[in-house]
Amino acid sequence: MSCEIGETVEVIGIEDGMEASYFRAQVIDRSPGRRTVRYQTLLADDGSPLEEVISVRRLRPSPPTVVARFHLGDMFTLKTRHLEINMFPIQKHNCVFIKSGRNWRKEESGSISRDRVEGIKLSKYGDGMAWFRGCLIGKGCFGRVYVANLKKPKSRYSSFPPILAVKSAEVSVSSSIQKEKEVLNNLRGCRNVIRCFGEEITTGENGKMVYNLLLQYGSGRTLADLINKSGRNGLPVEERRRSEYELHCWSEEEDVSCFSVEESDTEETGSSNNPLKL
Ligand SMILES: Nc1ncnc2c1ncn2[C@@H]1O[C@H](COP(=O)(O)OP(=O)(O)OP(=O)(O)O)[C@@H](O)[C@H]1O
Repeated sequence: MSCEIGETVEVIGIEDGMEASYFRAQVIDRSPGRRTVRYQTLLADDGSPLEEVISVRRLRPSPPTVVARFHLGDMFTLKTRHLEINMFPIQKHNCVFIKSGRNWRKEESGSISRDRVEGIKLSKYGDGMAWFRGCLIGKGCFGRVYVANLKKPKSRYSSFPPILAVKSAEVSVSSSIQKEKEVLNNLRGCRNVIRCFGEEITTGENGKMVYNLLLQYGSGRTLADLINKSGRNGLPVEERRRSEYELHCWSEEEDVSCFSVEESDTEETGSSNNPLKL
């Protein structure tokens, strides 16, 4: 592809958490094998559109303008090289949330998330100063957990990773997750415990104040998920030892008998260095 100056292209992200995400940009300069691009949706630290010099290998042509008109409730399938997703627009909005593996990313497009209910809940608790609230990933007894993407994922001054998990509850019922923050702060530095990046108050759609706990996104899934997935034999031995160790970090008294499977030479599956959400 030639990528002439003035052409609109899409640039694939390569940083952690941005892989396989494409960002629309305009070519503003060219040199052999490289192009200077100005992004349409990524901002530099001073708020101006981010400009970057990149290899032409990270570029692809911008998709043609969609001529079909989608109406609220219409189902359509979005296909890319790596995934295929059923989506339907739920409101007139210029963002779309695309699920890639377990992560969601937000893109300009004219429609929104595959799941109506999750999509509607997006706005309920509001966005943070530095992050957009994404889709609901889980509910506990004390709050709802959302994936969140940074507004300026390329900022060198950000103290957050590009993707966060944000646990939220209205301030009036947030004492438990505020307590959780204290516990996580005390455990700061433990390699296998989800990191807490702080707290933030946002304003919900009805003006209610919402307390948010900013957490490391646990791509390792929950222990319950791993146990269910491992079937009759329970967790593989190595995974079990790791989990027992992590649980004992929380409480020496904790009953970890659910992991007491017979030692076996079952091949290790699903083991990862990703932190587990306990
Ligand atoms: N940091 C995280 N990263 C990824 N997913 C998370 C994270 N925290 C929570 N989740 C998801 O959200 C769900 C709800 O989490 P939450 O911590 O609110 O409750 P819980 O631990 O499941 O139960 P409880 O309310 O009893 O503590 C989890 O089951 C998990 O699927």
